[in-house]
Amino acid sequence: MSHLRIPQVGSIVVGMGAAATKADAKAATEHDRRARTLAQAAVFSAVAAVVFLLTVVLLYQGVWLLLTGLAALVVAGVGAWWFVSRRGVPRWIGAAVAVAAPITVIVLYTGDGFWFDSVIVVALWALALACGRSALRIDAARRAAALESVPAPPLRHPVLIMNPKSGGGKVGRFGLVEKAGALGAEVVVLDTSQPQDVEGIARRAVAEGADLLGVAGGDGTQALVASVAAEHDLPFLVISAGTRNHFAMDLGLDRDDPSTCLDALRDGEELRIDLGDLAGRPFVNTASFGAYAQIVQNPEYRDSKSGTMLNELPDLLTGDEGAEALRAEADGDRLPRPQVLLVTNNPYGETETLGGGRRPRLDRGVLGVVAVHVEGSIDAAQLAVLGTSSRSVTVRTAHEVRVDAEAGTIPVAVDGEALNLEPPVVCTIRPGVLRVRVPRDRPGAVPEPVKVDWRTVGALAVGRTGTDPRR
Ligand SMILES: Nc1ncnc2c1ncn2[C@@H]1O[C@H](COP(=O)(O)OP(=O)(O)OP(=O)(O)O)[C@@H](O)[C@H]1O
Repeated sequence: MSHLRIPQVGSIVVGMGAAATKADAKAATEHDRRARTLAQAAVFSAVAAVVFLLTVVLLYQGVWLLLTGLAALVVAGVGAWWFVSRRGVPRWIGAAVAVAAPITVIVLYTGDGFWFDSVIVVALWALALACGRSALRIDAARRAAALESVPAPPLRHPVLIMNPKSGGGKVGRFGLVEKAGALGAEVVVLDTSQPQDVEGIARRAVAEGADLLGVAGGDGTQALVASVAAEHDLPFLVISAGTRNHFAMDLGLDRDDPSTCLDALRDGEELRIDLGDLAGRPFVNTASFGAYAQIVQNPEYRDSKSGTMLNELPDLLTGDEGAEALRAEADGDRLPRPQVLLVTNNPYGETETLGGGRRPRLDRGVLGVVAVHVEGSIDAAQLAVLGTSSRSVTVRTAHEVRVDAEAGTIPVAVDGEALNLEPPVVCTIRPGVLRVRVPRDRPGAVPEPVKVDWRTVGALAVGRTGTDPRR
């Protein structure tokens, strides 16, 4: 992982001398300059791509070329919908159509001598997106680094809970027990041969005088212990020893080498962030309802992820008003019966939605909400063309999300753990309740924009910085 170290502009970083502040200001100007240059390159390439495309279309008098491309996208979207929502022959017809549509367009363009022009347009557009993304990434990273931090007080009795199985054995591989011991921490290694009451272990540690709690393990375990730390206003240490480490990633920690997280014990600073709450249970990343949560409950899921998913999706996507159909409200507003509903501890980047995204901040005091409702082929086609702007997807923030169903229990996946809860299930946010102790020297949260927001790129190109990170 590359460590993009970003100066802390506008943040409360106590204990830095005037020289450091000056150096930071200089580095910040350098980042602004780089962001501006990249944004200008992005705008230039995008304009060039559009002008070139229009010129070719006018020269060839071939508006049909554009229409063919658009039609292929629509047909591919409908094919993909048939693939996930049908079984048997219709499913495979859908798959064939989804693959054949783009191939047909390529063959048509090639046969028409349009392929060379297409390559130029695609290359210019790809360059525009790459430059735009890099510009946004630098800008967003600078903002993410502006999470306010305060110096961390000295520790007397830090207690770390470590799961030797997490991340395929990272605790042993990185010598975390020995390294933590050398830094003066007490380590409790979980006995994974039987289920352990992690929350109980954390509570006992507090009763015995722990002045910091930490976890080397998956995000589900992080959430349970973080909640105990928050309850006692103790600092919490995240050690990125899980498999996915989404929480560590959004805190700007090093995910490649979990032992670097231990540096926070000797040279740390503190951030104050929010925790999600799902019917009284804390979550650090996401609570997921609907199709995904239902599929991961299936015992066959562990053995065959894609097989189970393909088998169950048709019923989940088209089995309309059954007892399991979700009714959901965000701050009192009805969400169209969601097939997939993701509630997140702070929203993912404005342009990011399901999966793969990052949260620019963890201290905004709001939940992120992404709800998907695809009614049929027309919605699927619209989704293929418009993406998250289509009517099938709702992306918003909320302070409370209420999920209900006729069924006796609702399957929920909370930070990757599968649960069944009695409806209604209410999600809220606990603003600023968690003190997180992080190493002062850390990679920093670097949000990856998956979609280029041209308004922000345009603003960066003319020397204005992007959107307010707290928005
Ligand atoms: N409370 C617990 N008691 C006993 N064993 C546990 C407990 N929590 C987790 N385990 C075991 O440890 C394994 C690893 O779990 P954990 O969620 O910590 O890490 P992971 O799955 O590698 O990370 P991620 O959550 O990022 O996928 C689990 O498969 C489970 O067998």
